[in-house]
Amino acid sequence: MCKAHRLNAEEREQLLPNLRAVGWNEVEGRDAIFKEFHFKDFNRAFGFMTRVALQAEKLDHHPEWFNVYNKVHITLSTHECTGLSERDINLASFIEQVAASLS
Ligand SMILES: C[C@H](O)[C@H](O)[C@H]1CNC2=NC(N)=NC(=O)C2=N1
Repeated sequence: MCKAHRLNAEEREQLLPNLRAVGWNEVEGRDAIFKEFHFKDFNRAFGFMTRVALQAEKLDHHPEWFNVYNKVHITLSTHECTGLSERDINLASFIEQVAASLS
């Protein structure tokens, strides 16, 4: 299987501002991005997680996440390259679309 490529400085400058603008932040001390989502209730939060889970399985790229009631915390990083790759950017974009459709 093709190894994920860790984003270089130029790619980061190009790709990260769009995600920062919608609330994704770089994690301190680790090459990863993080965002906290809030929904109306648990039903919406879990519906969101279900849609993201199905896509994660399809992409074979999985989030690290935490849920309590209507909150979902998500960290994205690529284990294979110990840092951010295009796979994280793609999954974050998908996550944004799902969240937008549920709020
Ligand atoms: C064996 C399997 O393909 C790998 O473990 C996949 C699964 N999901 C993954 N998810 C994430 N976030 N990073 C990976 O490197 C990764 N690798």
